Amino acid sequence: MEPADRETATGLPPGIAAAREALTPMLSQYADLCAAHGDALVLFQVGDFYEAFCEAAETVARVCEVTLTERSDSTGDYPMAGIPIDNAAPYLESLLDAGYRVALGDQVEDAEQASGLVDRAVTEVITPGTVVEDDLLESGTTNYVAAVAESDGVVGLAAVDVSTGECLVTSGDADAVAGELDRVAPAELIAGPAAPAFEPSDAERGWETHEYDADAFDRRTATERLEPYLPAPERRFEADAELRAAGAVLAYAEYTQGDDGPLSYVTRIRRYDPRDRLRLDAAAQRSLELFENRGLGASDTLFDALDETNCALGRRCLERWLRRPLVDADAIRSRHDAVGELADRSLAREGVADALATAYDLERLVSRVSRGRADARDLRSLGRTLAIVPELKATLAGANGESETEGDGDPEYPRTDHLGDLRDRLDELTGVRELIDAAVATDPPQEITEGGVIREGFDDDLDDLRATEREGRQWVADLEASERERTGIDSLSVGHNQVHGYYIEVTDANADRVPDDYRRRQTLKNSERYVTPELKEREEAIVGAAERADAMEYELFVDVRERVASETERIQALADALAELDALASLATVAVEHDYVRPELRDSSETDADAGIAIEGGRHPVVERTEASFVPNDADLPRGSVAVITGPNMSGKSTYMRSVALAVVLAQTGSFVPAQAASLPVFDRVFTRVGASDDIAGGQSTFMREMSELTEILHDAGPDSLVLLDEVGRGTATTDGRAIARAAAEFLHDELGATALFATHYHELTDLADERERVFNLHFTATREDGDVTFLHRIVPGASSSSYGVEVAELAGVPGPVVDRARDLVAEEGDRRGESEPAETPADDPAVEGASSSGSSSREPLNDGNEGSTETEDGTDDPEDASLREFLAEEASAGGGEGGDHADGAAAADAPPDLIAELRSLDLARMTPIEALNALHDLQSRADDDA
Ligand SMILES: Nc1ncnc2c1ncn2[C@@H]1O[C@H](COP(=O)(O)OP(=O)(O)OP(=O)(O)O)[C@@H](O)[C@H]1O
Repeated sequence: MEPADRETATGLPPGIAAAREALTPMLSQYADLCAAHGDALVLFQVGDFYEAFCEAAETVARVCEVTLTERSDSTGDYPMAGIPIDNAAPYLESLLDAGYRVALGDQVEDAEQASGLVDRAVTEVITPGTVVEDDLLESGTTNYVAAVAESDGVVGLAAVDVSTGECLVTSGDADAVAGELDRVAPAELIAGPAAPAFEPSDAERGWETHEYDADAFDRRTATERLEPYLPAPERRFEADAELRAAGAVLAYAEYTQGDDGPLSYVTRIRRYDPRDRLRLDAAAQRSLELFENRGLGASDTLFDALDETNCALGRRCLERWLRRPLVDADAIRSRHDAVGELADRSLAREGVADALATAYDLERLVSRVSRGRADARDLRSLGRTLAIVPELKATLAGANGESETEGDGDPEYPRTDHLGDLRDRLDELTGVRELIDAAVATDPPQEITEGGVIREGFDDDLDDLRATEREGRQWVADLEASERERTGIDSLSVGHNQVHGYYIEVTDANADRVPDDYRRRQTLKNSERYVTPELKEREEAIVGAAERADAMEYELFVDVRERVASETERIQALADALAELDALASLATVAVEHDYVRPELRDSSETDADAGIAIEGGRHPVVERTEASFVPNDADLPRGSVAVITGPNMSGKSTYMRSVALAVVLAQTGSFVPAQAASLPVFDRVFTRVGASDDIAGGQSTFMREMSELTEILHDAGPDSLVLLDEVGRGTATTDGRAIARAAAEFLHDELGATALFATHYHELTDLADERERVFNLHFTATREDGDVTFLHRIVPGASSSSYGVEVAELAGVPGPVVDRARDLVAEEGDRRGESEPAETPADDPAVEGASSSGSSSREPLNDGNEGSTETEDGTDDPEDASLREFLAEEASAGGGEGGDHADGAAAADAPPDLIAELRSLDLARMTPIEALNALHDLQSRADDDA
């Protein structure tokens, strides 16, 4: 959108400003609302439409694709465009998408009752972060507006979801808050005067930022703003910056809800410390594909894999949990207990799922009730949701056939404290449910002003009025028969129309038989319409009763709504409990359906070598669902160890590393993990750095970005961190990249003591295992059968060959002379570096007995290869291992290390010098197999041509 466009469409349109003195009262009212909402495009209610005028109208017409018309009055002609109020959502969405904030200038008094100009006021400013309309919100998602403020060197962050009333407050240094912002992922950010600028920019991270009234961030103003929400606010926050951010975000939220005072449904202002949760910043969320899949076109994420929730409440809760996994071991175990119980009790799990599938979004409903926006259908939905609570409690207590009672009759279920507490928190809110049941009609209309919303029997006066109305209508219905009888006119009929009300119609042929008390009301072509004094009287009684009943219903409804609103906090607490139950049931369902195991949790206080990661048969929760034969792998990583992982492209390095990190994230979320067995420490942070080219899908493929992420890791990682480094240094020249990768690995090991997985194509890094106590090598390899290359996807101990690229090229069918020459070149390169030890070839890959392949029982840290035996010695009968052994043996005889006997060496030596020079210049470490293959193919064709 052009900035100029934004300026003329928001606030007071210039065309209106120019005519301001002469405007009619109505346009003058429009101008006032525009002037008071300088940052928004004002939509002005005129009857059934929201209208905009002049430049604002042009924008509305263009963005919403509606016709631009004109309003002409005695003061001039004004361009005008309108959208129907009944179906405003898609148009409002277009305006929001185009970057506008929209202020709704509604008629706030009944047009029929108004004497003169109808009063209008802005009842809501719709912004990306403060939308409350269901039509504009995705179901089951959170939608936050956040504010950041800085004070005394501390950055405060507050975020509120105006549709549910949830409010979060925290603080930290700029980096910590930037990380938190990534987790909160607000739709909109408002910044105070001293707020820090974040890198990367907010626009890149996907939210809109704008500066907001500096006064709202002032300490005193913020304190006053917060007082209705929580007593003594200045004592409730850890930092001044938190108070300022919280005050400002609520000021903004109130402003967008029509500036009508405190938002009574914001009852849960939760202060938290980022350190109380597993920290996952944007890079980690992205590369672990928790909520977004970076693969083009793919949509599978960890969240998708875990989401078996049955209602919007549970979905939001699961998302919150996954964005902020726990770090408290007892809290994590408690969730595992509950998931375990639900996983064991299939009847209870299914019962819970069935009941929750009928639950409405209680959080959004109650906030609408409390804002006075809920209609009768909303209250019915609320009532229906409350009705499932007794059923859920019974289900948890094992009522559907699984219940057994012990000696004194105490129910055996739930077995775990966690589910027991949850069941106790399921507040039946009987009073509210009975009130809604008794008061609100079963199938009410959407409008609440036109009757039909209050149930018969709820209010005697209303019932009397409705009875009067009914009797009157019945009398009219009977009138036709009685009048026919009285007059003897068989064709006499009784009817009703909007203009004349009830009438008796008699054809002209019978005009002479019309009784004296008939008064003529309307003459038609072949008939006359009459009324009688009694009919008139009855009509007035009917209309009067109906109008009074409608008005009374409205009043009764508003009163019921307010009574429900007075229980907002209890309903929100119930919503929380339902949400948690749904999220737990979802985790249990996934655990059962996908064969996850409960992880054993090691306390962070344990510092012995055992307190590391020990996973048996671990799988990647997303890849295993798409890969027909996923190969499980073990992971044994003592705390503070660095695993250097080598292997060809596409062999499974990234998938393996992510599986390990995802197991940690899942476990700390409260989920079981995809493995045969898992024992895990509690981490406080997970860092990831993936290779530059892997980030292209995210549009962030600069070496600079790679280095700044690495910087963050090397600054912040510690003994309780899990670090994933995938091909660090690949974004620059080989020598520099290799140096950076090695230095980073050394620093992680020596200085930081972090547990790290380090995938690399820089084979030299495997030497670190000789030099560092807690560095060890793992690798992936491939096998071939009848010339077909197969990646085993199985991790094995030791380092892989630096010549794997060439091996893969050979296995892929590149002709012998070229492959052998390439192998020579690699060996020469090794000579030059003085590193062409036999250990570099696959044949010398080490293994430790009972190595880390699936099903292994060994939990020893894996040694570096130099003193290890080969895989041929591991003594297993695993056929895959056997084929691996064959492959390795074959490679050994073909590639043989320094001075190896190359059958086709002569042919390669005969190659023209320019081809050799070109071959030499290939940067194998930075090439993909396809690139290598193409280059080799090219060289080969030219060699053939030369021959
Ligand atoms: N354990 C496994 N079982 C079955 N298939 C797997 C396994 N691990 C990975 N794969 C498959 O292999 C493909 C490549 O895996 P991955 O991206 O992890 O390889 P990589 O070694 O990291 O490759 P590169 O070095 O090119 O980044 C995956 O897309 C997946 O389909």
